[in-house]
Amino acid sequence: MRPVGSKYLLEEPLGRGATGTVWRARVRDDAGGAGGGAAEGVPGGVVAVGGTVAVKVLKEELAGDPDVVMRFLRERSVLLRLRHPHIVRVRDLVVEGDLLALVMDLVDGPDLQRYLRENGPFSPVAASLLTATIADALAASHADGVVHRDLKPANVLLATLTDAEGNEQMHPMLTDFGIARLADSPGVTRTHEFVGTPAYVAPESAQGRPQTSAVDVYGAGIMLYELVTGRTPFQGENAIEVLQAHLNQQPRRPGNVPEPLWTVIERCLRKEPAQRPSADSLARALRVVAAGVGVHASPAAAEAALGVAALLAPDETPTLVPGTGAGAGAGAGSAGDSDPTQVLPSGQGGGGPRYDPAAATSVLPAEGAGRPAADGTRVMPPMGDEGPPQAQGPHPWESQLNAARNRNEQTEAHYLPPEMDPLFRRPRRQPARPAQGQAYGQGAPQQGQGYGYPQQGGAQGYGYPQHQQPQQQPPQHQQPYSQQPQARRPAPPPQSYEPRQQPQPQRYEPQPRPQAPAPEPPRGHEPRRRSANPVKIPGLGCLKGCLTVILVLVVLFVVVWYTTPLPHWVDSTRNLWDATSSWAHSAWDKISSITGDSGGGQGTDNPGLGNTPGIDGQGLPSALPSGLDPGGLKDLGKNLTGNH
Ligand SMILES: Nc1ncnc2c1ncn2[C@@H]1O[C@H](COP(=O)(O)OP(=O)(O)OP(=O)(O)O)[C@@H](O)[C@H]1O
Repeated sequence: MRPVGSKYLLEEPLGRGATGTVWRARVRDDAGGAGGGAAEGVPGGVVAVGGTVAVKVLKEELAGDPDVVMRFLRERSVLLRLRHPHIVRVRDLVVEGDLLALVMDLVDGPDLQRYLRENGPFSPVAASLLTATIADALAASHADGVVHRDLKPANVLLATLTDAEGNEQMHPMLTDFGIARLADSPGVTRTHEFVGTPAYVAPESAQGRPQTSAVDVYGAGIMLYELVTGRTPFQGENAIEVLQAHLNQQPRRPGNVPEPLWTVIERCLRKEPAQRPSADSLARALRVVAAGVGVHASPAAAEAALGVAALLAPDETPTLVPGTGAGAGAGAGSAGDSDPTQVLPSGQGGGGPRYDPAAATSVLPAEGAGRPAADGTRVMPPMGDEGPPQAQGPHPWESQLNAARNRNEQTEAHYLPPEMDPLFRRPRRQPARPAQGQAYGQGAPQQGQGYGYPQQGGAQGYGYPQHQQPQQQPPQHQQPYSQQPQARRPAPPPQSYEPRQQPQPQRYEPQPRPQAPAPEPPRGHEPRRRSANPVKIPGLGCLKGCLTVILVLVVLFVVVWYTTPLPHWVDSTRNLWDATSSWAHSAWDKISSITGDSGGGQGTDNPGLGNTPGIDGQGLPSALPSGLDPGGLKDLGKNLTGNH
């Protein structure tokens, strides 16, 4: 086990992201001091000795950037201060030698990206409720002056809490607060990093325009779209195309998104940040949508959902991201951070200064800002002496795009092949018009559940695969959500976050909207035509045609026979034939008399020729005048021909 700082032991990696690796770690037994039962990691926070935590060790390239280290220290107090039932709490920040690490509460459960991949899209109700909790967390952090800037399903962890009755409930928690801001160092961003993830990045971030808390609302809109459809709204072959789509394309309403939910998504995805709702109003609006689009929604709730646009009030005082606009450097956390901080040399226990376990993080006296000292200690200026943070220039478009290209694969947008697309697999239903006064219909509820999502795994309520079953108790610091005092506490029913397993009831079908492009028509075969041969007797089609032709010919013949002089003509033809044959007969007789044969030769059987000489197989009379043999006749013929 690898020690991190003097208080934590890394046990096993939990996952790797673009900014670092997250480890399961244990608080060292000696961390709390002799006989101590707890380690005072942060002001007001207690980490149990021997307890487990998650430690995010930042990548070397980040940890090696003096600017990042500076931000890390400066952001420390604000990161530690952020507390909300739906925010993963940061317990400690470790700056030690070449290592930067964030110590967080360990969340036992998958992240939302993985959950979505393994279980398919959520119902509109579940997606709305889940996103509402995230919007709550955003509203709290925005009020504290912190913008997340990298909102995406991978940064939402799904803890499982057990309520008083023993029911398990999924509890979304937003993590990685401040990481994007830490990583947004001029040194890092100008070379190879990109703050944000292409599929979720707001247009103003992609363009390097000033960023406000509205970027988080945009990210929430993308995430909401992805939760109900299984894919992000702006796709492309590569990161550049995705960014361009964010800038130029209008999102298209998918077929399974109810109109009120689409109203919310569309407003979150406005290109103009000022037109997006505040996180606070987003949370409220989503709960109204969730109440109004379910199968058990009352007419009043459905009516309220249809009027959700009125709830989506824009943020009057959006929080500006420091360094991205006119208010550069005015970010929260840059002021008033007077916590004692030290940077310790790597390799504790040597001749270096002793680490004070009572202080969360420490900094040594200045010796040259941001420059590693000979012993490997990175020396930082004392807190508060660094002066106002330097304004960063806008992100150059090109460097953003290049950086996006280099983003790790996990965060790239990929084409989702149809066989992997859960929407594609699902049979499409014909839109059903709701009855008057009912929003989204009043279809029969499915199997006793409001939204028709049966639970997987019998008693296990959330459909985790077996290997993912939530592990024992929730993190010690967390109270079940239902026990937390909160003004706007949603009451997520156990089925609220159930993954979609069946086609939805008809009530979720969209209302036709004139401005929205029509959903793709279902691919199918051409309509079948009625067969002319329904019993399928082979050849019958052809036979029928032939008989018809014959019948027509017969009718024609009869008509012609009785209406034209054809019979007379046939009669005369017969006479003509007789005349011709008698003429031929007499002609033959004449020829016979010329050749001297008076009919005593062998006659033929041809009645027409009467008693004519026989014809042999070569076309010669078989009875020849005396004195001529057949060869001689041939010679005669030749001679005659030759004489001409
Ligand atoms: N506090 C935590 N408790 C338990 N697991 C965590 C915690 N934080 C992160 N993880 C897990 O660690 C993995 C990596 O987290 P990380 O935040 O680095 O990923 P990421 O969000 O995809 O990366 P990035 O945001 O840096 O691009 C995630 O899959 C997540 O499940």
